Amino acid sequence: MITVSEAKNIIKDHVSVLDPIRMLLADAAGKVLAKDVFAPDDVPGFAQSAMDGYAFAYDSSSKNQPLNIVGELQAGADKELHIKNGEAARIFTGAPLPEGADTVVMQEKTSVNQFELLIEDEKLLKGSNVRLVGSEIKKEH
Ligand SMILES: Nc1nc2c(c(=O)[nH]1)N[C@H]1C(S)=C(S)[C@@H](COP(=O)(O)OP(=O)(O)OC[C@H]3O[C@@H](n4cnc5c(N)ncnc54)[C@H](O)[C@@H]3O)O[C@H]1N2
Ligand code: MOO
Repeated sequence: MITVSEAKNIIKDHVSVLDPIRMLLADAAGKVLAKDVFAPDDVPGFAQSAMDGYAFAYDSSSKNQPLNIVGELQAGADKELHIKNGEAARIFTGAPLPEGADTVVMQEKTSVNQFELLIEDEKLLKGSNVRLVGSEIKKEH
């Protein structure tokens, strides 16, 4: 009986790495990449909301304390908005996260009274519902 690492070493000693070859993607099934593939740009190119809801700074909120809704960001918005402690912004899926915010709560898990937002999501973590720059596809840096 030999150990797994001994077996791995025997395999390693009996195979050699092939030289890389160029081929069409359509013919590459079953092959292994010679090196990592990177995109020309990060996707998404900016931090954006993955949900319709409200963006805010996680550390500035306490669960039972209402936040002031100070603005709105729709997908495609280029409006500069800065969220301060105790504030939140209405946000829609794909819209850029406002400056100062790091978390989005889904609208289903809130209640809103005029411009006051109450978060009703016990399981919400810092960074929830946010797609960070390059989180889907990464640019080579
Ligand atoms: N609070 C929540 N936010 C989000 C949820 C959720 O459950 N709660 N789900 C997320 C998921 S999952 C997805 S996916 C997205 C969906 O939002 P989208 O804005 O991407 O999609 P829609 O609201 O359906 O809007 C699509 C829009 O496009 C129109 N349409 C459809 N086909 C065409 C076409 N060929 N040409 C032009 N326009 C087209 C369609 O009529 C709609 O108006 O939400 C997350 N957020
Ligand atoms: O409904 Mo959506 O699950 O991201 O496509």
